[in-house]
Amino acid sequence: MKTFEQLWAELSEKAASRPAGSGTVAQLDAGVHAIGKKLVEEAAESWMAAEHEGKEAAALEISQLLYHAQVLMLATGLELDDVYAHL
Ligand SMILES: N=c1c2ncn([C@@H]3O[C@H](COP(=O)(O)OP(=O)(O)OP(=O)(O)O)[C@@H](O)[C@H]3O)c2ncn1[C@@H]1O[C@H](COP(=O)(O)O)[C@@H](O)[C@H]1O
Repeated sequence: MKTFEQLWAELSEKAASRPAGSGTVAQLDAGVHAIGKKLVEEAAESWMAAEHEGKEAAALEISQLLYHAQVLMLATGLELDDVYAHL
């Protein structure tokens, strides 16, 4: 288990060091358009899981939504505080 901030630290480090086999690095190389499509896909899956599949499935899909939101932030050059400033 990890928090949003712990995942951010992990993904930021991966984006900087670019280890072989990292799905995050592959996503970043695919670019903002591909990452955006994945984010929308995970949003739809979160909605469907919440409406039809129950809490456990919804939690899984929402975790993937948060992951892809962080990848989009990295691809855009945003920091956590840039987003937190709007909360
Ligand atoms: N939390 C996640 C995470 N959530 C979702 N995903 C990715 O999002 C995909 C969502 O899968 P779907 O269920 O939509 O299945 P899918 O459409 O068949 O997936 P793809 O074919 O598109 O990969 C997963 O296959 C992962 O590629 C994640 N990938 C990585 N992490 C964490 O990110 C960290 C860094 O990961 P790496 O960069 O891969 O080392 C690790 O701590 C991981 O646990």
